[in-house]
Amino acid sequence: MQALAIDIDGTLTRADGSLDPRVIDPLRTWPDPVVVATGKALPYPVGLCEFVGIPVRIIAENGGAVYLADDDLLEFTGDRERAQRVIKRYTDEGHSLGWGSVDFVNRWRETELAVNIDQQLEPLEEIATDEGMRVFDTGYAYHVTAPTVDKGVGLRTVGTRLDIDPSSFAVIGDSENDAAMFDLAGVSYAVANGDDTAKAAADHITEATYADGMLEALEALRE
Ligand SMILES: O=C(O)COP(=O)(O)O
Ligand SMILES: [Mg+2]
Repeated sequence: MQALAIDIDGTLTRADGSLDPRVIDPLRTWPDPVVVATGKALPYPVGLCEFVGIPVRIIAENGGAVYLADDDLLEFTGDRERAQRVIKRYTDEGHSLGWGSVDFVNRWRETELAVNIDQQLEPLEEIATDEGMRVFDTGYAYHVTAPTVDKGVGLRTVGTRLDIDPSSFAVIGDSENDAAMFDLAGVSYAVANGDDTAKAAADHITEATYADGMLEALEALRE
């Protein structure tokens, strides 16, 4: 079998965003390294790995943060200042990040910023482009991210440190922020609930959605 790089939201979860407990044992028993690759801020996937009971191997913030606990690697890239400039212009125009007064989505973010998908995307994209940044729509948030950063860049960093070529990874995900990993992977699966970009970039599209799709992909990888 192969090393895994696996997305969280939309892939390890149910449709309501909660973790599907059926993914826990398969991740714990997977015989090759498992890397959790997410747009979320670093503390979330660290907690996930610890509570699931797998080694803490993480690509977070869409590749802006890479953390391999056993290999003493914690690396940040991206451009937080430029992301902040985008958000300041966006809020100066009267828009909001959309997380309310306590913003735990961005509180521990080091390299980018995320806006609630219930906020206006078009003005955010216009400002981001003008500032030389890009916006990932993950279906869960709009991420203002440096164009030099994506989960594929993160996978290269992880692969170098673990001495596993990215083309030796199997990758499973659901959204446009996973496509750069799909392009590098040996084999890639978009779950059936995935967006058009993910489905176009993936080698395979599962029949099942969300965690059922992830479990289906793992079954196919075991064959
Ligand atoms: O945080 C998000 O917006 C999505 O996170 P994901 O990359 O784990 O799907
Ligand atoms: Mg996702």
